[in-house]
Amino acid sequence: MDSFNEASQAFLAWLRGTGAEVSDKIELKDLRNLQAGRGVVATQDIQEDELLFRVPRSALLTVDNSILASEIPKATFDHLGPWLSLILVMLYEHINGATSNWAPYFNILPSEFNTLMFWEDDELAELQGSLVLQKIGRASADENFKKELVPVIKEFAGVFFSGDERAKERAEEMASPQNLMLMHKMASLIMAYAFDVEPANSSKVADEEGYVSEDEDEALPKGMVPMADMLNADADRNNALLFYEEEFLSMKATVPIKAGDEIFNDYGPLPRSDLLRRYGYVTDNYAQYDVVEIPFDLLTHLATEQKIFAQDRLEYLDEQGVIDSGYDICASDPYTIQESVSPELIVLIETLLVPADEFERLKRKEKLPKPEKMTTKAAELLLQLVQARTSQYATTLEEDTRTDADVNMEGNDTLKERRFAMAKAVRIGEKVLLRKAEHALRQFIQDKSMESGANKRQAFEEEARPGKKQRS
Ligand SMILES: C[S@@+](CC[C@H](N)C(=O)[O-])C[C@H]1O[C@@H](n2cnc3c(N)ncnc32)[C@H](O)[C@@H]1O
Repeated sequence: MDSFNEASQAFLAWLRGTGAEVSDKIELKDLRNLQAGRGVVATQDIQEDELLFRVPRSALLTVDNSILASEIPKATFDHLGPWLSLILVMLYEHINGATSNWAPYFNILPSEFNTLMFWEDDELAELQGSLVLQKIGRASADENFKKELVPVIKEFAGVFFSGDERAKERAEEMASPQNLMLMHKMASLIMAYAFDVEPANSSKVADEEGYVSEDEDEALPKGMVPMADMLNADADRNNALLFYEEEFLSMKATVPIKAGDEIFNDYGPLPRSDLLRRYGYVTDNYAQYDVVEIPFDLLTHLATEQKIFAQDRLEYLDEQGVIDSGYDICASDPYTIQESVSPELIVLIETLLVPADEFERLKRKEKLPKPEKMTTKAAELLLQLVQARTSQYATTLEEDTRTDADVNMEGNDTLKERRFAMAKAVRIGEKVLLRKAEHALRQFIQDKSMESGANKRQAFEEEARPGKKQRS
């Protein structure tokens, strides 16, 4: 057995020792040949609702379960909030190494990541044009770690580096680039592996699919759930779901699963750009969730150029909740502008275009133009906006698709080649959406022009009909 599988077996033995139950119909499998790390695979047919494994709440790596929670005042954790608190706890457990209660679990968690936070500059350059680059936030995370986490570690140096006479110096060293990188790694683990853990006595009501509403979700504490986080995901191929019970968290099959099939969790309907940012991989199955954003700034830039920029109108739109930093264009099937283009973007464009007296009327009545009644003028401006957005990419769709863009999951490519290919897949996804919007808008403008031509002809023919007074 190689060390990878030895670590898997040691982890499973540790997991059972915590009181967890694991069905003998599943295995933790080495999927490195598919560039997917470990994954859970069915070894026998599994029925719908069957229990795959259950993990006692006491085995979760959470703030409350860590010894650190009894060593540091609760107010400190309250001040840090759930995200930074869990990073702190994970750092503490990581620093404790083999003596941590979760050591065999840490041994199977990755220490290298493919998420965008860890890409080299030349790899990130391949995503030029995609607004996902603005969401990585490495500098602000560094600041946050230095401002919030390092002072806590310094204050409780004796707890963090208990028994080490260099405790104080080691705490000082936590602001070093190497230790900030360790904090990024803990943060990345949380981003890609942690669950929002519903408390045992939760009064929150999950809907029939097990989801709680977004607001409630935000308030839930984050926790690492050993084994549940070994499930990979592939868009709508999910076939298992985690249930929050009083003593245990239980992973159950949501559909019958055949022997040999991989067991997938649901990471949500993420566009490939966000999947890459948070999880460091993409598959074609996520293409259906792709989005491309039109930045608000691009619209104001174009509006200024066309001399339709109007601060009072933007202020009114802001009051009405229409102003945002960007507006999404997504896929729809069959493709329609109404389904794919953010209605707020159409409202925004229409409001900038309406004549002054019409704007005053709308404002008086606290109304907005109706996005489903898009005018030709708005479609023309939207088309220009889509073209301007398309030109923000360094390459064209044709250039991107000319060469083989497939993300090779067979593992023959180097890491850099795979990252380049994944970036290309993201770019293509976004450009395809822009291209579809462009085609639909051109068609809309053409249809409208034919419609108005036909109307004019009809009016003329009616005028010319016998019995009607002839034009002189
Ligand atoms: C929650 S973990 C799943 C377990 C992980 N495979 C491991 O070995 O630790 C999420 C990570 O698994 C990988 N992953 C999940 N689904 C994948 C898929 N369909 N293809 C490739 N990698 C995947 C990504 O690296 C992702 O960040």
